[in-house]
Amino acid sequence: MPAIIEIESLSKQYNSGTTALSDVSMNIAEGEILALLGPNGAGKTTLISIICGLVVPTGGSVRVGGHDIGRDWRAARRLIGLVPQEIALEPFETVLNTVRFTRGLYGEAPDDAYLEQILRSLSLWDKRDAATRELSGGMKRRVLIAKALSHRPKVLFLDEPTAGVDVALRREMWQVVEGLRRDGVTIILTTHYLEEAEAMADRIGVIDKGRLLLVRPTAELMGEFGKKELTIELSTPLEAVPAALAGRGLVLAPDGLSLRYDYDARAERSGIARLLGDLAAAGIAVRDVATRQSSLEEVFISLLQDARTEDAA
Ligand SMILES: Nc1ncnc2c1ncn2[C@@H]1O[C@H](COP(=O)(O)OP(=O)(O)OP(=O)(O)O)[C@@H](O)[C@H]1O
Repeated sequence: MPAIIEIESLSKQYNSGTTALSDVSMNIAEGEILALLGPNGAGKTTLISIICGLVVPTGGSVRVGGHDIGRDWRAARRLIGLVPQEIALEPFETVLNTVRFTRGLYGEAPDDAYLEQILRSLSLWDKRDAATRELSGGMKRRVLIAKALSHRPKVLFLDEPTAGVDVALRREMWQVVEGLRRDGVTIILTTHYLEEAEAMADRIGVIDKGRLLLVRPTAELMGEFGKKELTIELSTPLEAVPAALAGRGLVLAPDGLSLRYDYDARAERSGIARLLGDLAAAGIAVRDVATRQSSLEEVFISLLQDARTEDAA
């Protein structure tokens, strides 16, 4: 797939002196869904804002569909739709008029057939004559998406599409994104949630303190960080891991009272049932078991450590 967005050595230092981005480079392929993951203040919104022409970079370049966002911003901007974090809608205007108005702002000729298609695909057609203030939070977010799609952009930016929404709405948003993917829209979304990035994205980019730590296919990244840890508490302490269980990757705690077993949470078979069976067969009594999955915090810490090690090398 050809790259629809090309980012080269992008930097941004705000007048306050804050370096929000430093030397970010990456390509985004047409039709791809990319999630930008990072803690508060990492630089995600700054990156999106630069690509959308809302913030001027202090260094580097961005091309959208081959158009430089500095020299040729009008052509670049036409290819982009942006769904902002904050919901800001004209409360007394109807859904259809709101979307019509946005299309007009882009200088596009009226095309109600296309707007009907968008509103239907976002399950908003039945609400087309409702004032936006009468809509639920989830519907309002979908109106923002309809507005962003009104001029047929090739690339859609979703800035924290599920910030502050409940679990049901979050899943609804995931389905909307899946529908847009089927229509071939390239999507770049920002999120704080590893789970959300995993559910929607083909690739995940991790940003921290303005630096792009990595961009990797989601399945690959989750395979590496989706590890789970099983702790098996024993009734009586062991001197060593029994020979019958050697080679299974079990680690005995220094006090001999628990065994740790790391496994891949995504694998079809975790091997836990067999392991517990083998422990019983070896005459080892188990008092309790507990599992935990690596959290986003740990993923970041481990990525940061890797990045620092590379810097030092
Ligand atoms: N207009 C601005 N002027 C000065 N500093 C800014 C401005 N906008 C953002 N920053 C700073 O730049 C850094 C990156 O902010 P940015 O909003 O891009 O992060 P983010 O990853 O989107 O964070 P969040 O997840 O909280 O939305 C932060 O330190 C922020 O305080």
